Amino acid sequence: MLEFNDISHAYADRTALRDVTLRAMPGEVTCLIGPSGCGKTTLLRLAAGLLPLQSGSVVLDGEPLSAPGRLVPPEKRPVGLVFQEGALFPHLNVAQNIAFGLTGPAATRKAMVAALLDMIGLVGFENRLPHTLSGGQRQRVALARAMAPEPKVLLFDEPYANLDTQLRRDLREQARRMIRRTGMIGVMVTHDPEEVLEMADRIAILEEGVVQQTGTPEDVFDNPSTAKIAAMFGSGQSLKADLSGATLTHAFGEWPMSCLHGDAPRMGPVRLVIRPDALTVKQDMAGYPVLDTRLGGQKLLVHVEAQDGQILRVIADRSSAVKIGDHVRLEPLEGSIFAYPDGEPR
Ligand SMILES: Nc1ncnc2c1ncn2[C@@H]1O[C@H](COP(=O)(O)OP(=O)(O)OP(=O)(O)O)[C@@H](O)[C@H]1O
Repeated sequence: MLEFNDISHAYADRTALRDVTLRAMPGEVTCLIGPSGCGKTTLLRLAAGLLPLQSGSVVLDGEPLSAPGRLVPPEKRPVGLVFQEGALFPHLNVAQNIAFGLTGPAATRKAMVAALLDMIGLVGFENRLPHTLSGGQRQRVALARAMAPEPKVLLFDEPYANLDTQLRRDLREQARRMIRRTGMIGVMVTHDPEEVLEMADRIAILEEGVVQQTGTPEDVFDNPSTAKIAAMFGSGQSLKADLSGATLTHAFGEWPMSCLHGDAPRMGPVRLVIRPDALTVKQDMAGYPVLDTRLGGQKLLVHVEAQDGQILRVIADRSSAVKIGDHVRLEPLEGSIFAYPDGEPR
């Protein structure tokens, strides 16, 4: 297990992390997600030993890796790193790049390189130099190189940001399988919620250096603890409303309180977070105009505008035949809308 205990970190006068405590388990991928500048990379660099620790500790399987005044140097840590650029040695071929961190007899090293080439689907590419590979191939070699010394911990910093969707998906699945099979501890930094849902066994959401929520993808998706987190996953849309009696009043009319997920907030102004699949669309001449419709696989994504100009995106069946210019009423599904006390920024 990799433990981050009470970690705080500041650059000059700027606090990057504040009392961060997290656990990452073997055979799992723990994803750190949050907006730009929230401290994700700083946490990864502390785990890698690329930054001296100021306060708290990083502990691997009970052994401290970093504590104030104590730093196991990066090369002595059983930690592999995969970064966005891949950063291969340009003058070494694929096999030499993968073998770079390996020690032991030549035959063992050769067998390890062959197994990793097979894993990343690049058998036959051993003698190619990095500049003759595509971006995705380079990234796969970088993954193999990081895994070759069989580190206990594998750290990923937005490794797939530059790749196309299909390749990204393949590489994520490959990395997940390897981590599960070998029992490595995977920690991945990203700001892409979709990537998190595809990759993570456990999620930690950071905001301004503070952990806002941790949990499985299901915990975070089903019970987001703040409006921002609710909006981050599942394309949530924010709408101000007023809760009085058993009714929510807002720019798209009135909904019964039974549409709310979990405990209702106090009466008065609330912030709703609405996912496109939480509403149904009903044709209604007295309703709200449809501004646009987009095809989303088997479904239709319908953009509906309120009188004040706010727009909600709603998923409808294609058979509903909703089209631009129609007027519709939006009806929420029971227990599907998140509500938070208003006052939190959008
Ligand atoms: N070497 C540095 N010197 C001064 N400030 C830094 C340094 N590195 C990072 N910071 C600041 O610390 C904060 C956290 O940075 P960090 O790189 O950890 O964020 P991040 O969540 O990884 O961001 P991004 O998603 O944009 O990569 C930011 O405000 C950043 O400007």
